[in-house]
Amino acid sequence: MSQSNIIVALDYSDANAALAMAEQLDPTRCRLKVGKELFTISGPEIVRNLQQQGFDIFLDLKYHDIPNTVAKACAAAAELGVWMMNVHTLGGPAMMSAAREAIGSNHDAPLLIGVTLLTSMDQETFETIGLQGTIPETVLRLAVMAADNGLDGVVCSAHETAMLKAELGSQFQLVTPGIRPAGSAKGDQHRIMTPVQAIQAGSHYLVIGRPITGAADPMQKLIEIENELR
Ligand SMILES: O=C(O)c1cc(=O)[nH]c(=O)n1[C@@H]1O[C@H](COP(=O)(O)O)[C@@H](O)[C@H]1O
Repeated sequence: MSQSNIIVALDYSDANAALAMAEQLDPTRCRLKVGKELFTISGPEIVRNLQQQGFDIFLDLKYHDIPNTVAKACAAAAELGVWMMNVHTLGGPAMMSAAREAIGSNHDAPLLIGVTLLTSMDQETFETIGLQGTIPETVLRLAVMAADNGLDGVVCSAHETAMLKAELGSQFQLVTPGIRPAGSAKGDQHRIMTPVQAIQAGSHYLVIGRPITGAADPMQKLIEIENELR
Protein backbone atom coordinates (compact mmCIF):
# COMPACT_ATOMS: atom_id res chain seq x y z
CA MET A 1 0.00 0.00 0.00
CA SER A 2 1.20 3.48 -0.90
CA GLN A 3 2.01 5.95 1.88
CA SER A 4 1.39 8.91 -0.40
CA ASN A 5 -1.12 11.60 0.52
CA ILE A 6 -1.62 12.55 -3.14
CA ILE A 7 -4.64 11.07 -4.90
CA VAL A 8 -4.61 11.58 -8.67
CA ALA A 9 -8.11 11.93 -10.15
CA LEU A 10 -8.38 9.79 -13.30
CA ASP A 11 -11.24 11.65 -14.97
CA TYR A 12 -11.27 9.94 -18.37
CA SER A 13 -13.95 8.84 -20.79
CA ASP A 14 -12.30 5.54 -21.64
CA ALA A 15 -10.30 2.84 -19.94
CA ASN A 16 -7.34 3.02 -22.31
CA ALA A 17 -6.72 6.71 -21.61
CA ALA A 18 -6.93 6.03 -17.86
CA LEU A 19 -4.55 3.07 -18.09
CA ALA A 20 -2.13 5.07 -20.21
CA MET A 21 -2.05 7.78 -17.54
CA ALA A 22 -1.65 5.22 -14.75
CA GLU A 23 1.33 3.71 -16.57
CA GLN A 24 3.09 7.05 -16.34
CA LEU A 25 2.58 7.21 -12.56
CA ASP A 26 4.27 5.31 -9.73
CA PRO A 27 1.91 3.37 -7.41
CA THR A 28 4.25 3.89 -4.46
CA ARG A 29 4.05 7.67 -4.91
CA CYS A 30 0.35 8.31 -5.42
CA ARG A 31 -3.06 6.73 -5.19
CA LEU A 32 -5.74 6.94 -7.87
CA LYS A 33 -9.31 8.11 -7.87
CA VAL A 34 -11.85 6.48 -10.17
CA GLY A 35 -14.93 8.66 -10.47
CA LYS A 36 -18.29 8.74 -12.17
CA GLU A 37 -17.15 9.23 -15.77
CA LEU A 38 -14.56 6.46 -15.88
CA PHE A 39 -16.57 4.00 -13.78
CA THR A 40 -19.73 4.55 -15.84
CA ILE A 41 -17.94 3.74 -19.07
CA SER A 42 -15.51 1.07 -17.82
CA GLY A 43 -17.14 -0.55 -14.79
CA PRO A 44 -15.35 -2.52 -12.05
CA GLU A 45 -12.85 -3.93 -14.54
CA ILE A 46 -10.89 -0.68 -14.57
CA VAL A 47 -10.65 -0.75 -10.78
CA ARG A 48 -9.30 -4.34 -10.84
CA ASN A 49 -6.89 -3.44 -13.60
CA LEU A 50 -5.45 -0.47 -11.71
CA GLN A 51 -5.27 -2.52 -8.49
CA GLN A 52 -3.27 -5.15 -10.38
CA GLN A 53 -0.80 -2.41 -11.25
CA GLY A 54 -0.38 -1.82 -7.53
CA PHE A 55 -2.54 1.28 -7.07
CA ASP A 56 -4.79 1.97 -4.09
CA ILE A 57 -8.15 3.09 -5.42
CA PHE A 58 -10.48 5.76 -4.12
CA LEU A 59 -13.85 4.89 -5.66
CA ASP A 60 -15.52 8.28 -5.90
CA LEU A 61 -19.16 7.54 -6.73
CA LYS A 62 -20.61 9.86 -4.06
CA TYR A 63 -23.51 7.59 -3.17
CA HIS A 64 -26.67 9.51 -2.25
CA ASP A 65 -29.87 7.47 -2.09
CA ILE A 66 -32.15 5.73 0.39
CA PRO A 67 -30.21 3.97 3.18
CA ASN A 68 -30.84 0.43 1.88
CA THR A 69 -29.60 1.26 -1.63
CA VAL A 70 -26.51 3.07 -0.39
CA ALA A 71 -25.68 0.27 2.04
CA LYS A 72 -25.80 -2.29 -0.79
CA ALA A 73 -23.73 -0.09 -3.10
CA CYS A 74 -21.11 0.35 -0.36
CA ALA A 75 -20.99 -3.39 0.26
CA ALA A 76 -20.43 -3.92 -3.47
CA ALA A 77 -17.63 -1.34 -3.51
CA ALA A 78 -16.00 -3.00 -0.49
CA GLU A 79 -16.14 -6.34 -2.36
CA LEU A 80 -14.02 -4.68 -5.04
CA GLY A 81 -11.33 -4.09 -2.43
CA VAL A 82 -11.12 -0.35 -2.87
CA TRP A 83 -9.02 1.62 -0.39
CA MET A 84 -11.47 4.52 0.00
CA MET A 85 -15.07 5.22 -1.02
CA ASN A 86 -17.53 8.03 -0.44
CA VAL A 87 -21.17 8.88 0.17
CA HIS A 88 -22.90 12.28 0.25
CA THR A 89 -23.41 13.55 3.81
CA LEU A 90 -26.55 15.31 2.54
CA GLY A 91 -28.09 11.80 2.44
CA GLY A 92 -28.40 12.13 6.21
CA PRO A 93 -27.55 10.18 9.38
CA ALA A 94 -29.52 6.98 8.64
CA MET A 95 -27.92 6.68 5.21
CA MET A 96 -24.42 7.19 6.61
CA SER A 97 -24.81 4.70 9.44
CA ALA A 98 -26.29 2.14 7.03
CA ALA A 99 -23.19 2.60 4.85
CA ARG A 100 -20.92 2.08 7.87
CA GLU A 101 -22.78 -1.03 8.94
CA ALA A 102 -22.64 -2.46 5.42
CA ILE A 103 -18.87 -2.33 5.18
CA GLY A 104 -18.04 -3.00 8.82
CA SER A 105 -15.16 -1.58 10.78
CA ASN A 106 -12.42 -4.19 10.44
CA HIS A 107 -8.94 -2.89 9.82
CA ASP A 108 -9.19 -3.98 6.18
CA ALA A 109 -12.51 -2.17 5.56
CA PRO A 110 -12.22 0.68 3.04
CA LEU A 111 -12.07 4.22 4.41
CA LEU A 112 -15.62 5.57 4.34
CA ILE A 113 -15.67 9.27 3.56
CA GLY A 114 -18.56 11.77 3.36
CA VAL A 115 -18.74 14.51 0.78
CA THR A 116 -19.81 17.77 2.47
CA LEU A 117 -20.25 20.73 0.12
CA LEU A 118 -18.57 20.43 -3.25
CA THR A 119 -15.54 22.59 -3.91
CA SER A 120 -17.28 23.91 -7.03
CA MET A 121 -19.99 25.43 -4.84
CA ASP A 122 -19.86 29.17 -4.20
CA GLN A 123 -22.07 31.25 -1.91
CA GLU A 124 -24.46 32.12 -4.75
CA THR A 125 -25.14 28.47 -5.65
CA PHE A 126 -25.38 27.61 -1.96
CA GLU A 127 -28.22 30.14 -1.60
CA THR A 128 -29.85 29.24 -4.93
CA ILE A 129 -30.42 25.65 -3.76
CA GLY A 130 -32.02 26.96 -0.58
CA LEU A 131 -29.28 26.31 1.97
CA GLN A 132 -29.07 28.85 4.77
CA GLY A 133 -26.18 30.21 6.78
CA THR A 134 -22.60 30.09 5.57
CA ILE A 135 -20.59 27.48 3.70
CA PRO A 136 -18.15 26.85 6.62
CA GLU A 137 -20.89 26.37 9.23
CA THR A 138 -22.77 24.01 6.92
CA VAL A 139 -19.62 21.99 6.21
CA LEU A 140 -18.99 21.76 9.96
CA ARG A 141 -22.54 20.59 10.65
CA LEU A 142 -22.30 17.91 7.93
CA ALA A 143 -18.85 16.78 9.08
CA VAL A 144 -20.00 16.43 12.71
CA MET A 145 -22.94 14.37 11.44
CA ALA A 146 -20.54 12.20 9.44
CA ALA A 147 -18.33 11.63 12.49
CA ASP A 148 -21.36 10.85 14.69
CA ASN A 149 -22.51 8.22 12.20
CA GLY A 150 -19.26 6.34 11.97
CA LEU A 151 -17.60 7.81 8.88
CA ASP A 152 -13.80 7.94 8.81
CA GLY A 153 -13.63 11.45 7.42
CA VAL A 154 -14.98 13.92 4.89
CA VAL A 155 -14.25 15.43 1.52
CA CYS A 156 -14.17 19.19 1.94
CA SER A 157 -12.42 22.26 0.64
CA ALA A 158 -8.98 22.91 2.15
CA HIS A 159 -10.47 26.20 3.37
CA GLU A 160 -12.38 24.19 5.96
CA THR A 161 -9.70 21.78 7.14
CA ALA A 162 -8.30 23.88 10.00
CA MET A 163 -11.77 24.36 11.43
CA LEU A 164 -12.66 20.66 11.06
CA LYS A 165 -9.39 19.50 12.59
CA ALA A 166 -9.96 21.77 15.60
CA GLU A 167 -13.50 20.46 16.06
CA LEU A 168 -13.08 16.78 15.18
CA GLY A 169 -9.46 15.98 16.00
CA SER A 170 -6.58 14.83 13.87
CA GLN A 171 -7.75 11.23 13.36
CA PHE A 172 -10.78 12.32 11.32
CA GLN A 173 -9.58 12.11 7.71
CA LEU A 174 -9.79 15.29 5.63
CA VAL A 175 -9.72 14.70 1.90
CA THR A 176 -9.42 17.88 -0.13
CA PRO A 177 -9.95 18.41 -3.85
CA GLY A 178 -9.82 21.88 -5.39
CA ILE A 179 -6.03 21.79 -5.19
CA ARG A 180 -4.18 24.06 -7.57
CA PRO A 181 -0.38 24.38 -7.59
CA ALA A 182 0.65 28.01 -8.22
CA GLY A 183 0.09 28.88 -11.87
CA SER A 184 -2.47 26.10 -12.60
CA ALA A 185 -5.81 26.92 -14.20
CA LYS A 186 -8.70 27.09 -11.74
CA GLY A 187 -11.21 25.52 -14.17
CA ASP A 188 -14.61 24.92 -12.59
CA GLN A 189 -13.26 24.90 -9.02
CA HIS A 190 -14.12 27.84 -6.76
CA ARG A 191 -12.73 27.08 -3.32
CA ILE A 192 -9.10 26.24 -4.07
CA MET A 193 -5.71 26.12 -2.30
CA THR A 194 -2.16 25.20 -3.24
CA PRO A 195 -0.84 21.78 -2.09
CA VAL A 196 1.41 23.38 0.54
CA GLN A 197 -1.38 25.57 1.93
CA ALA A 198 -3.74 22.58 2.08
CA ILE A 199 -1.29 20.37 3.99
CA GLN A 200 -0.40 23.22 6.33
CA ALA A 201 -4.11 23.73 7.00
CA GLY A 202 -4.41 20.07 8.03
CA SER A 203 -5.51 18.08 4.94
CA HIS A 204 -4.67 14.38 5.14
CA TYR A 205 -5.12 13.70 1.42
CA LEU A 206 -4.95 15.98 -1.62
CA VAL A 207 -7.12 15.07 -4.62
CA ILE A 208 -5.46 16.47 -7.72
CA GLY A 209 -6.73 15.92 -11.25
CA ARG A 210 -6.05 18.19 -14.18
CA PRO A 211 -2.94 19.91 -12.78
CA ILE A 212 -1.23 16.47 -12.92
CA THR A 213 -3.09 14.60 -15.67
CA GLY A 214 -3.00 17.63 -17.97
CA ALA A 215 0.73 18.24 -17.48
CA ALA A 216 3.16 17.48 -20.30
CA ASP A 217 4.97 15.12 -17.91
CA PRO A 218 2.52 13.99 -15.19
CA MET A 219 5.10 12.07 -13.11
CA GLN A 220 7.41 15.09 -13.17
CA LYS A 221 4.53 17.30 -12.00
CA LEU A 222 3.82 14.84 -9.18
CA ILE A 223 7.47 14.95 -8.14
CA GLU A 224 7.41 18.77 -8.20
CA ILE A 225 4.40 18.75 -5.89
CA GLU A 226 6.10 16.18 -3.59
CA ASN A 227 9.17 18.42 -3.44
CA GLU A 228 7.08 21.47 -2.56
CA LEU A 229 5.56 19.46 0.29
CA ARG A 230 8.91 18.42 1.80
O1 LIG B 1 -15.28 13.85 -4.14
C1 LIG B 1 -14.42 14.41 -4.82
O2 LIG B 1 -13.37 13.85 -5.11
C2 LIG B 1 -14.63 15.83 -5.17
C3 LIG B 1 -15.39 16.58 -4.28
C4 LIG B 1 -15.44 17.98 -4.41
O3 LIG B 1 -16.02 18.69 -3.57
N1 LIG B 1 -14.78 18.56 -5.45
C5 LIG B 1 -14.07 17.83 -6.38
O4 LIG B 1 -13.47 18.43 -7.29
N2 LIG B 1 -14.04 16.45 -6.28
C6 LIG B 1 -13.34 15.66 -7.31
O5 LIG B 1 -11.95 15.97 -7.30
C7 LIG B 1 -11.41 15.99 -8.63
C8 LIG B 1 -10.77 17.32 -8.87
O6 LIG B 1 -10.17 17.34 -10.13
P1 LIG B 1 -9.37 18.61 -10.67
O7 LIG B 1 -10.28 19.82 -10.53
O8 LIG B 1 -9.09 18.25 -12.11
O9 LIG B 1 -8.13 18.72 -9.83
C9 LIG B 1 -12.57 15.67 -9.58
O10 LIG B 1 -12.47 14.30 -9.93
C10 LIG B 1 -13.83 15.90 -8.74
O11 LIG B 1 -14.85 14.98 -9.06
